[in-house]
Amino acid sequence: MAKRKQRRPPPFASSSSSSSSSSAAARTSPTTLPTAVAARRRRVPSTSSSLLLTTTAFLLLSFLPRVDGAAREDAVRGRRTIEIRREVVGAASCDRPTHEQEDDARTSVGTSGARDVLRASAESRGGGRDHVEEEGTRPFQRGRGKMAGKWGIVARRRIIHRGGNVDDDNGRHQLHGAVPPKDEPIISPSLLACDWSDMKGEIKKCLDAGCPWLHVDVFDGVFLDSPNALTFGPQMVGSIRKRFADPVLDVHLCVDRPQRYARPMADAGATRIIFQWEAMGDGNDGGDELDDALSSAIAFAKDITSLGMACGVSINPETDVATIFPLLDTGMLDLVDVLAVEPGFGGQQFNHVAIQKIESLRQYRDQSLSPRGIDLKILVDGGVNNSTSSVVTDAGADILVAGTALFRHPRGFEAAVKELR
Ligand SMILES: O=C(CO)[C@@H](O)[C@H](O)COP(=O)(O)O
Repeated sequence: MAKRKQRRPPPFASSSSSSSSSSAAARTSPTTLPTAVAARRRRVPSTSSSLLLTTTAFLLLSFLPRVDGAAREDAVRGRRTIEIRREVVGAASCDRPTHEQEDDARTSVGTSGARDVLRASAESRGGGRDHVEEEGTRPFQRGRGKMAGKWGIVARRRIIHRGGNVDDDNGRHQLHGAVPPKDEPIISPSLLACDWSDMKGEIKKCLDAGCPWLHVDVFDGVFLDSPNALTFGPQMVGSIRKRFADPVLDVHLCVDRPQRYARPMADAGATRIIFQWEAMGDGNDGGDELDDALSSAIAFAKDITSLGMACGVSINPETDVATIFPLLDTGMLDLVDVLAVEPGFGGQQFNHVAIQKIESLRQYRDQSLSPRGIDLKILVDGGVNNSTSSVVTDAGADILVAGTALFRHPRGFEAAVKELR
């Protein structure tokens, strides 16, 4: 392996630390953070003078014991709780920091050790969402004592808990902190249709236009059997989550062996997995096959929810909606994705067979699920534009997934959102 050159990074300005601090700022807007955290962010040092270096190292050293496992900040925004806990999870001493040592320190920031703590915390709070982020590694030089002049590296992570299970005024659940607009469908942009070379800019567009739910189509080129139906994986979801802490990330899995993706997607920061009913087996044929598909779907839903994600199911246009009613009866799913196109590509014609399915689902929810306390959202996906949106909302859809109609609108994204609403 090629040996990398040693270097002496200026304090708080190594490539990893500087990108980490700027990305942290981009990830979470100050308006959504407790004021103390936002204020601390603004105090990041910007000069590398040796005086400042020594002072900063001194401050960091005296700060460390208090930060380690102890710094917590809680805030209540409306009826949504946000807790941010910072932990120092790795530290190393060295003559001069190297890339390798920083990598070692960074490795210990991983999510693995934090998972059990997070789950327990989520359960004790009645749901919600925990999210672990690497805050970065920072080289620093010790300024006093026996170790004066020696370099060290410290790695930190942030654990963000967002409270869930909070009812809004309509008595509807606010899932994972996202606030559904009252009396209006939620518009969830499908990133399939955006400019992939500018993912950050495109997502910013969505958030600026008041669309905090994002639909991420995960196609592996195998399940949908086309080399062109190949999209994003956990790395993409993780990169989005690192930049944007707030949006709901709905991951629609149209892949072979979808069960393999649950943990990587949870670690990447997905909010919800929407799996494809047809990937569970040949349930439409009834009999044993239906039982097998149902057992696989229930086991998968259990996995997904025990990883702290919400769970939804998607059905193809040819699938009879009644086949999934026993799955909805379990109460583990909070969303059904009614596909109005064959999955795989954007820009297809809306298939009106979806309307009758939305109506059946609404009826089943009102008559059978809601009386048992089971909350369910109905999402329609594919071919949604300004002429089909009112038809699907009249039929009872709560969430509209739209790609082409939003990202390719001649008058821009914001105008497109207004049209759909
Ligand atoms: O999964 C799919 C299509 O396979 C959808 O999520 C589409 O991405 C919706 O795109 P438009 O039909 O709105 O272009």
